[in-house]
Amino acid sequence: MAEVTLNGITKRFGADTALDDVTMTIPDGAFVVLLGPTGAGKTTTLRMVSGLDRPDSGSITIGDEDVKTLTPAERNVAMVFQQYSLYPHLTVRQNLEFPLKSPLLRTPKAEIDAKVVRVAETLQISHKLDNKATQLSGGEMQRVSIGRALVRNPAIFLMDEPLSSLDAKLRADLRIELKSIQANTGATLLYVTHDQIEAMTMATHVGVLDHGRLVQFGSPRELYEDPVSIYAASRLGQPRINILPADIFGAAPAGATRIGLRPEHIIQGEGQEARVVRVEHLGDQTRLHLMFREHPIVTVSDAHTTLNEGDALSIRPESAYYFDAAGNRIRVRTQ
Ligand SMILES: Nc1ncnc2c1ncn2[C@@H]1O[C@H](COP(=O)(O)OP(=O)(O)OP(=O)(O)O)[C@@H](O)[C@H]1O
Repeated sequence: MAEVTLNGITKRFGADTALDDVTMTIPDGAFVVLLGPTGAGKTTTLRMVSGLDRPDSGSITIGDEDVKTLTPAERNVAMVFQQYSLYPHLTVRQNLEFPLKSPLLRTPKAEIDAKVVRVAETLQISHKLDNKATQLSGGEMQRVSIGRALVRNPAIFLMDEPLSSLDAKLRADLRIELKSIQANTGATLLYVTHDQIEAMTMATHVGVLDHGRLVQFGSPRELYEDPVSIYAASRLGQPRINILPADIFGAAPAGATRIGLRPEHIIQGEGQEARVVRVEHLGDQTRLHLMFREHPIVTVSDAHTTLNEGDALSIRPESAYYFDAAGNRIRVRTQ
């Protein structure tokens, strides 16, 4: 495994700037998740590292080596895409063995067999090893695609929404597996997702992309607790952060136009009166949809709340964030 750096990477497609001067270090053994809405530049970033595409400017190093002139095969990266890519005429076993059978690697057969068995167990596909790839469900095919990356020992794994086509249970299982593979083997991963639970549970670092610019890079906790902007604050947190006029609860700091309140930053039973619009019972948590001075607010309450639609509820903010007109954070905190 290796440290990977992107230094001032810019990539344009015609008039579109897909990546705009992106500089990022992916430490050896890190699990870096890229977050951002569609079109933010996540996949383009992976393609730059893989060598499937070339930057217009900037450089990339993998393990201290500038990879500019290296082909994708020479970069020793393992890729998993959202869409599975298997050899349909081969069995699951043959698909998993394939990356290890390169004559260059000269991997002993016993080692190949052991790796295939281990990866098949991890991905819960041992019982399908002798099936043709065409006889698998979509979820099984995707697990084999992930397995084909895992049998290798690349400098970095590049994964583009690898779990998005799987059902919720398998997704949850594989989140844990991927995380433990990374933690136990020291694998380095660059991973694209729209799923903030994947980001929060697996990432050691999160990079937030906004129209091709890397606007924040840090641990999931830093991103959650210390966002640099409304945009960054909105990437993590369920329910989402509430964004309201800055002075809605009282005086706001100079320059602030909006206040940002995560659901847990709204203290209930004190302060000013809001109205309960909807009570959403989710089992372990109850979401309260409130109306406060004609602005909707979502917060959480304990699962057994007796509040009902139409009830009055006093609220006050605690530990709010303030943002300026451009959406950038103003560094003051409320009492
Ligand atoms: N081959 C291409 N030709 C033209 N434009 C492209 C190409 N690849 C990407 N783009 C553009 O570059 C920008 C970034 O695209 P990219 O696929 O990296 O976004 P993304 O964050 O991965 O989005 P998604 O979540 O939808 O996969 C978009 O505006 C996209 O239209």
